[in-house]
Amino acid sequence: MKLLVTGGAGYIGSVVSALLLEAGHEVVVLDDLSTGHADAVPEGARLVRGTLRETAADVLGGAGFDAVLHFAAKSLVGESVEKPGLYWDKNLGESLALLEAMRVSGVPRIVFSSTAATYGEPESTPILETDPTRPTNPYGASKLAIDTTLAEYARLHGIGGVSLRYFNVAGAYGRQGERHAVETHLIPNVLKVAQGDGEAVHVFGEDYPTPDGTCLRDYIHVADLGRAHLLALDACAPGSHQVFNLGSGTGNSVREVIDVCREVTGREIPAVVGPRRPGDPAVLVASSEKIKSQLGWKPERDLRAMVSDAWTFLRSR
Ligand SMILES: NC(=O)c1ccc[n+]([C@@H]2O[C@H](COP(=O)([O-])OP(=O)(O)OC[C@H]3O[C@@H](n4cnc5c(N)ncnc54)[C@H](O)[C@@H]3O)[C@@H](O)[C@H]2O)c1
Ligand SMILES: O=c1ccn([C@@H]2O[C@H](COP(=O)(O)OP(=O)(O)O[C@H]3O[C@H](CO)[C@H](O)[C@H](O)[C@H]3O)[C@@H](O)[C@H]2O)c(=O)[nH]1
Repeated sequence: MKLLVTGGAGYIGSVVSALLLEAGHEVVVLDDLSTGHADAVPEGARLVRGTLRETAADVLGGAGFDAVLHFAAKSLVGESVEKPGLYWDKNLGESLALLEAMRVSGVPRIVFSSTAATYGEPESTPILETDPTRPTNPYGASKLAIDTTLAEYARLHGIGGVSLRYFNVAGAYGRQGERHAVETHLIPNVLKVAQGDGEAVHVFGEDYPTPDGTCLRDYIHVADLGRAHLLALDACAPGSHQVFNLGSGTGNSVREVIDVCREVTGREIPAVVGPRRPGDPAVLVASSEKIKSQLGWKPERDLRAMVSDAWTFLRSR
């Protein structure tokens, strides 16, 4: 297939681009390099630099694309609370420009990076796709609005859409890995301390109602997540919008993650406990039964593999 990958110079988009190329697809990356890196785009993919709003119509117009994989977004929860307008504009606004360009040029399918943040504080665990969606920040709200828009474009314009709701993505795949200038995610931050960048890991609260008092999250290896995109691409059906959670189905605490990082790196990794980070739910664990039963996906790599691959990637840089 001829595929457009928006955000393909970023962490997850670059991994998925590499997997798509390995599977024999033609890949064009559209990225404004606001948080991505030109050298993260895998060899064999063509990079077009620009925003979706300014560039998508030109890139898609008359070019015979079979599908779009849409990763481009702003995704810092804290920043979204400070600048909600920016998140509605860059996430919903730019996605609308992309969808309009798809409609006009007749691109029939889209796979979209949605998020666990669309659910907000869960009522029960593990989270099902049918559970209430009550996002607690503008990042999650803007992503949920894109899911809704995809359902409308499926119903009214026939574009087949799949929204994949990622939980906590981690690990690396070959030369593609996580290198955000502003890094909020736990595993890369712990590994930076292991590398000597920073004195200690900050544990955001240990008074949660969990076995060791720290938050439980559902970590998924970026390569397992990537494979799900190839299945989702095949599952896109004209006129339908489908939603699938993507997690490993198990919760690991912040303390457990730090312990695995210590084992993998062989470094001491000091940790200091501080206050809770506002807006963090105690437990976020996905039920991924729907994608397992309907698309035949299953995760193959555990937390240790995620940490080990992220560590190898960090040390290669
Ligand atoms: N990393 C996670 O744990 C996680 C969890 C849930 C959902 N997601 C979603 O997955 C997607 C990818 O996340 P990531 O961690 O790889 O982020 P990232 O910041 O590494 O990648 C995003 C890419 O999109 C580009 N971009 C942003 N806005 C753009 C625009 N308007 N036009 C063109 N390019 C633009 C950036 O330059 C960057 O290369 C995002 O949509 C994010 O919301 C990520
Ligand atoms: O330095 C750190 C960083 C994180 N944490 C803790 O580690 C856990 C994981 O935090 P991350 O920032 O790595 O991930 P989140 O669970 O906050 O965020 C993930 O889930 C969100 C949905 O709620 C979004 O989808 C987001 O993109 C995705 O990475 C949280 O309990 C957090 O409080 C720390 O203790 N110290």
